[in-house]
Formats: sequence, structure tokens, C-alpha cells
Amino acid sequence: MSTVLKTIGIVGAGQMGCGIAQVSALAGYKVNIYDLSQERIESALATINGNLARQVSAAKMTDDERKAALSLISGSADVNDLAPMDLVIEAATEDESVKRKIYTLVCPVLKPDAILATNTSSLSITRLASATDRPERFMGIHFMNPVPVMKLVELVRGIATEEATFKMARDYVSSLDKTVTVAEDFPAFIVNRILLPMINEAIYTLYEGVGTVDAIDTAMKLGANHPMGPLQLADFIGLDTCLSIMQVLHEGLSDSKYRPCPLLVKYVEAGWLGRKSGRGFYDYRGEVPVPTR
Ligand SMILES: CC(=O)CC(=O)SCCNC(=O)CCNC(=O)[C@H](O)C(C)(C)COP(=O)(O)OP(=O)(O)OC[C@H]1O[C@@H](n2cnc3c(N)ncnc32)[C@H](O)[C@@H]1OP(=O)(O)O
Ligand SMILES: NC(=O)C1=CN([C@@H]2O[C@H](COP(=O)(O)OP(=O)(O)OC[C@H]3O[C@@H](n4cnc5c(N)ncnc54)[C@H](OP(=O)(O)O)[C@@H]3O)[C@@H](O)[C@H]2O)C=CC1
Repeated sequence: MSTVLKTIGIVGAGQMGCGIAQVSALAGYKVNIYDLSQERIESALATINGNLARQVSAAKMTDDERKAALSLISGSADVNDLAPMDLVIEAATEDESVKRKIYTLVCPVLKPDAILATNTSSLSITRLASATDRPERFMGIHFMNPVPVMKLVELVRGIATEEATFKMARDYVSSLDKTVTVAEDFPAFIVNRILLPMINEAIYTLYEGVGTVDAIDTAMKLGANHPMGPLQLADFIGLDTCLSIMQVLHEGLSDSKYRPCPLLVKYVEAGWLGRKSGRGFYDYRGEVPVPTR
């Protein structure tokens, strides 16, 4: 555990917020999750409990460890409950206007010396920092999905981020037994600058009829040794998040090679967001995922 930070606030009880809460509690931090509705919080706590219970069943953790971790996590739809937190990590929807509104709400509640971080996949840290009252104590702490499994965390400084802030974030990430890589504040940083164009190209490959969903995913799993096919991974990340990242790359780098595939745009417009909405390139409503094209 970090010697300075003891309490972690999380904004956004989605898939990333749950994962960050889980690994933080397992490392001994007291965690408070904030989201818009109590219903969302309850569902997040149930997800975290389910993940920990699976670890207990697989004899990877004792039931006492599960209980100890759960006892460190609380959640509420009252933003004032973030007031005592030393570090608050915003993991809400990948939409700049949503994040800006959250900072307007959260900053007045926080201790003056609290650190505010964002788990954004792509947005400018410097620009997000300008919507806070503490650009020097603001930075990107970018976890990968699924958080409990993936070893990497990208750290991204904005132009105003102080060295003390960066060091505290690095110590926190190391205390979770994760590996830090440092990225400069460019659109989508390192992992998504490389990964998302590959996923977008896989969607173009489907759109142009080069292969079916199954053919494309099998090709990349068995032909390139990827643990998930690119369309399966897109569904796992969330197609809304994939589209937002491609839009940030396209606009931020002004290069047509990052143009989001029109099929990706259509799926998001249809509300087909991948696993989290029950349908994306696969249909998740049955026993096993079924390719939709
Ligand atoms: C968009 C961004 O901003 C950045 C990103 O995150 S990009 C996405 C990066 N992530 C990836 O690329 C993931 C690629 N996929 C994989 O690595 C693997 O398919 C996977 C680790 C997700 C699953 O691996 P697998 O071998 O097929 O499955 P499985 O054997 O069931 O699971 C392996 C472990 O992961 C855990 N796991 C799997 N999915 C999980 C989830 N959603 N949440 C928590 N734990 C999970 C399992 O419990 C299991 O743990 P143990 O080894 O302790 O038992
Ligand atoms: N998915 C991925 O693979 C990765 C995502 N990220 C990044 O992490 C962040 C979260 O992504 P992810 O967890 O996948 O997204 P999800 O859609 O799973 O979760 C987002 C959560 O934020 C909540 N939310 C929306 N608006 C507000 C608000 N104003 N106040 C509080 N909570 C709000 C949503 O609530 P509701 O559903 O009610 O709107 C939802 O619970 C994004 O910035 C994303 O880019 C980073 C790494 C990997």
C-alpha cells in the first residue's frame, strides 16, 4: 500500500470502476464508489463480489480475504461521500462533456490536496485538467480491461501535472502489483493508438465482406496468437468506447487513416454496444455468444 494515499474514490461504477475498486481493496485501500444511481452501485458491488467469489471457488483466495476486501468497499450516489478520499479516479463514460460535468461537481467536495485522476482511454489530459480546480494534482491513470487480470497501467501527465502527483500515482499503481508505462499526452496514448486502429480495420474487413465475424476472429486468434479476436475484443471494450477513441484519434491527429468504420458508427447508433448491452458483433443473450454476421 502507498505510504501517502490510503483512501480511493471512484467515479463511475461500470466495468472499469468495478475492476479498479476490486484491485484497490485487495491491496488494502479503503474504497468509495460514486455513480448516478444507487441501483448502479448495488450492481457494481454484486459484480465485485461475484468476481471475488470465483477466485475463492478456484482456491485463488480464501473466503476471509474476500470478506476483508469487500468490507473495504462502499458506494453511494451522494458525491459528498468522496470528500475524505486521498485519490479519486474518474472512470465514467468516455465522453469529454460528461467528464467535465463530473469535475465541476466533484472538485468542490474534495480535500484541497486530494489527487484527481482520469481513466480516460483517449482524451487529452491537459484539456481535462483545465476543467478542474487542480491541474497540478490531475493526471491520467489508465488501467486495462479486465483490470484484475491485466498487468499494465499507462500513466499520463498533463502539461501542469506536478512531479509529486506523478510519484504518488506511480507508487499507488506499483502497490497494486501492476507495471507502469509512461505515455505522453497524445490522442489515445500508446496502447489504444496501436490497438484501436487494428480493431477499426477488423470492422472495415467485416464491412467490406472480406470475412465473417467468425472468420476474422478465428484468423487473428489462430493466425496472430491474439487471446481474443478483434471483434470479440471490441465487444468486450464496448463499441461506444471504441467509437469515442477512434473519433479522438481522427480529430486529434487529423489523418483520414483513423476514420471510424461506418459499421461501427451504425452499431453504436443502434444501441448495439457489445457485451454490456447484450449485442454487438456477437449476440450475448443465449448460452454462448453467437456471431451476428
Ligand atoms: C480500451 C482501453 O482503454 C484499453 C484496454 O483495456 S484495451 C483491452 C485490453 N485487454 C485485452 O486485450 C484482453 C484480451 N483478452 C485476454 O487477455 C483474455 O481473453 C482474458 C484475460 C480476458 C481472458 O482469458 P481466458 O484465458 O480466455 O479466460 P479465463 O481462463 O476464463 O480467465 C483467465 C483469468 O482472467 C479472469 N477474468 C477473465 N475475465 C475477467 C473479467 N471480465 N473480470 C475479472 N476477471 C476476469 C478469470 O477469472 C481468470 O482468472 P484466474 O486465472 O485467476 O482464474
Ligand atoms: N472498456 C474498456 O475496455 C476500457 C475503458 N476505459 C475507460 O474507462 C472509462 C469507463 O469505461 P467503462 O467502465 O468501460 O464504461 P461503462 O460504460 O462500463 O461505465 C461507465 C459508468 O460511468 C457512469 N456514469 C456516466 N455518467 C456519469 C456521471 N455523470 N456521474 C457518475 N457516473 C457516471 C455510467 O452510468 P450509466 O450507465 O448509468 O450511464 C457507468 O456506470 C472510460 O473513460 C473508458 O474510456 C479504460 C480502459 C479500458
